[in-house]
Amino acid sequence: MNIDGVAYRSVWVDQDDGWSVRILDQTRLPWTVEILRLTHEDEVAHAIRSMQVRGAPLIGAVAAYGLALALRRDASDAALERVAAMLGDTRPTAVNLRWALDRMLKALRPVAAAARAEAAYEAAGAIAEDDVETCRSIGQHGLPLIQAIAARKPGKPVNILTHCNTGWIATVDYGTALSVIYQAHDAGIPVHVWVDETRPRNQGSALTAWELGRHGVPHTVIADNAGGHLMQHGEVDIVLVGTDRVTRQGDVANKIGTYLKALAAWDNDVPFWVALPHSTLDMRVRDGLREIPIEERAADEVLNTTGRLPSGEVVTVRTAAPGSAGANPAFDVTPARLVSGLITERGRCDASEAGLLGLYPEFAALAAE
Ligand SMILES: CSC[C@@H](O)[C@@H](O)C(=O)COP(=O)(O)O
Repeated sequence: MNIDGVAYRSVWVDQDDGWSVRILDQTRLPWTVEILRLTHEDEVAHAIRSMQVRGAPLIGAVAAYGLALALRRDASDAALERVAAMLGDTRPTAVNLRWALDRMLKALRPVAAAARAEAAYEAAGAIAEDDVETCRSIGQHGLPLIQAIAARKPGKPVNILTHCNTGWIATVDYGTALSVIYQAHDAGIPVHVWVDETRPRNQGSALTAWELGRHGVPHTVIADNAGGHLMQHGEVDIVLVGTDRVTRQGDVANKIGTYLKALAAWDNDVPFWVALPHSTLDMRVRDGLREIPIEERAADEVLNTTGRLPSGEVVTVRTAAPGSAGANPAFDVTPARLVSGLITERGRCDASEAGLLGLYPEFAALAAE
């Protein structure tokens, strides 16, 4: 996607040296567009943990490149396994991280050490390309949902509520739920997006609002708690979110607060759709509530907030009462029964095992385990 007319992806190999890895530092957005150069797997691990890169598909692709960086220096079997395990431990909830590293291990274990680094860059590049094409297709398969709503209210914008950031910076390009919104906007459908602020880290107000603004998509930032009220008053036509892991029965893990939006949507008959690439499917687990590990992040993220002063200085300030403790579960699980449907690169389906197997029959054996 474009920043001020220049096409970017969220991760790429440096064209000058041909091996270091470039990312946009998302902790600096929306104030500064800063590109970081990563040269070591420890820098990649730090970038994922500190959320310089974030978003389920993107952390998988960046971790894959992290493995390639490590193998340039040591391509032994031991290094391959050790670095894959280290990168896999950086964040627990998004299954895309494990999916990407498993795919890398499968490709690289049979390769001789001398040829491994080159093969690793190729495999990481293939993961990145796969994500771009996948996310583009997700947008196409979601588009008819928006077209159908637009046809029912000619001349009026389709009001879409979204949570967290599911845009091109959360993937390698295009995004998941935002891919649908971009493609609807680009097709000339009038859309307006209610952007949940998404405390504690403000992925909505900082990242989604920035992306939508750069693309010219009309949007309004709202407090996380405003969604239910807007739905009660008919101001939301559809909720579109992404996900970090979908189980074989269609339960959806996503950014904390997603579940409350699904409950409000259910109570107000507002369709609640979830967009995901195949790399977000975890057909090995069924019950999302019991089986998906939920990341607990530092309490400081809740007790503090970060913003820019009129002077331009970006500062973090304490907003909670001095001395209070904080808790910061970073994701929640929305049960499949509250999900109207799933949008994937292969089409749309029910949030159920039958729905998923209809689109992904190759997982039938795995799902039967
Ligand atoms: C790419 S869309 C799905 C999710 O990755 C997104 O909604 C989300 O929850 C990201 O969480 P984050 O903690 O910012 O990495």
